[in-house]
Amino acid sequence: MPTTHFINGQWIEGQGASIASTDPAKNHVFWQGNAASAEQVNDAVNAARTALPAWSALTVEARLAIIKQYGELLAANKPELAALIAQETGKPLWETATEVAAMIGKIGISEKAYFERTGTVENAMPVGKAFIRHKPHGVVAVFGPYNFPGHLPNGHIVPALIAGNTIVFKPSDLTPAVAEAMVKLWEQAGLPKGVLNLVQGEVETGKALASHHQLDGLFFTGSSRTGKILHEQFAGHPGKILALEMGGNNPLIVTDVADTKAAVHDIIQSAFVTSGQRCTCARRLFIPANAQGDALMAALVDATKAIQVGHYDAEEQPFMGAMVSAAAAKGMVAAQQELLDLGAKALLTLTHTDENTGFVTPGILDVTDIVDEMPDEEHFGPLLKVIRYSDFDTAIAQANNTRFGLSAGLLSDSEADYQHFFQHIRAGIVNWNRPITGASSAAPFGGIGESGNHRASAYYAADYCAYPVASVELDKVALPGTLSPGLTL
Ligand SMILES: NC(=O)c1ccc[n+]([C@@H]2O[C@H](COP(=O)([O-])OP(=O)(O)OC[C@H]3O[C@@H](n4cnc5c(N)ncnc54)[C@H](O)[C@@H]3O)[C@@H](O)[C@H]2O)c1
Ligand SMILES: O=CCC[C@H](NC(=O)CCC(=O)O)C(=O)O
Repeated sequence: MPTTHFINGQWIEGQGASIASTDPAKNHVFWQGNAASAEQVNDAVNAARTALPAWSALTVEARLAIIKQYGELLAANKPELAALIAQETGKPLWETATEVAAMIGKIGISEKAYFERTGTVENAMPVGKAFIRHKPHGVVAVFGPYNFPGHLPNGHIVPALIAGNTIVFKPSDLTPAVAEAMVKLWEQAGLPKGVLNLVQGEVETGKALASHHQLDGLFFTGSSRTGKILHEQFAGHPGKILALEMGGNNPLIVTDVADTKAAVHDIIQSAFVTSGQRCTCARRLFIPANAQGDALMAALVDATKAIQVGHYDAEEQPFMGAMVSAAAAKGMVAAQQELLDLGAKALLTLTHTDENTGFVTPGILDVTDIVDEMPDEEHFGPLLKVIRYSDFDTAIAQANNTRFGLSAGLLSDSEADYQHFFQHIRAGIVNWNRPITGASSAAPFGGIGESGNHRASAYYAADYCAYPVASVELDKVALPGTLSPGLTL
């Protein structure tokens, strides 16, 4: 039986249900194992607890030495890791190479963020000195999604380790092989036993970990549905830190643009990159109901029809690979049908081209007539909903008519339009004349509403990985110059 869990520095077999990973482009199982049982999850949390005092007592420089070694190993193994991410997610190799590059880049960025946001500050006082220092929370769980199985968990793990926390990592059950490869690199980098533990499995494993009473925190990237369950589970535990990065129903508004081709580029890059499986992808596109809007729509449909969809390892690389699974592709077809039944008009039909794989072609629906009845759901795939509008403020109001608030964008040659948009739009990422995907790790990353809980990740992940301690200090006990009234000593 394969040893797929890493607990207290040992690779061990799972004692739970059998699990597998399927290549969604080639439809074959290439990784198998058994889920971690609740008892094994408990062992992983205990291992992280035991490892905590020594790991957190190291100097940050000593922790960084190991973390940088992991960065070196990522760089040395970049082609292999990019190939594995492609095989497990269906994403083309050109894209998975950028994912590994982002993982490497995360280390320097997290180091800078640690010192800048959670470093030590010293201030002179009339008596003694005042200090602001930071301490790690303790044992934290990291939950990852499938769409960036390396980069997004890495974005919690790296800053959490720099700050001195120990970790139990539960990856998406759709991407166990990438998680295993990542943890093997951490092991090779010399991370002490118990500092990073890996438990694989489906929802039952996730539940056993999230409900473990010995956790000091949980850093989650995934769907809003799961994030809400975790939020309810953490209710009544104010001392535990919960960072939630969730989905979006992201709007992109176009006003007046001269360069139609550039606008089409930014729309496609926003809506269809990663086969629409990015939390920041544009889901709703607002286009003026005028002749310029008609021309833009025609160009968009033509360019979308021409998007190359293909195998992740094809010599001539496609723009879109397969979706993560045949089930995810079927889900997109069902979501499209639901909208068509409500009265949406298909401008380009999303098609599941092979029911045994995750391959779909991108789709565009005109939902102008059903804009008020549309479900406020994140359709996590390459399906763009277009709303034709006649008034900018109405478009902004409709764009804000969502329970989410992750990313939003404006394509417009008018700076005044952008200032108005920025003032009124509600989202954690607001872009102008740039795609709304491709957020920088050097900036805070997170959303409002049901997209997150105001604990932005990326550059601000440092903030949720450590708590501040305020101290006033004097090196000897000494009487103050003036005693409080009524005191005689
Ligand atoms: N905001 C962001 O930074 C961001 C980034 C990437 C993906 N996402 C979102 O993630 C979603 C896609 O990823 P996904 O489908 O893997 O998410 P998901 O919510 O299905 O799974 C995320 C993790 O939670 C675990 N899990 C699921 N149910 C659980 C439960 N009841 N208790 C405990 N753990 C549980 C899963 O096994 C997995 O490890 C999309 O909604 C996307 O928008 C958000
Ligand atoms: O799918 C969700 C992530 C999308 C991605 N965002 C980031 O990579 C944020 C930066 C970071 O976490 O370092 C995107 O915007 O494309």
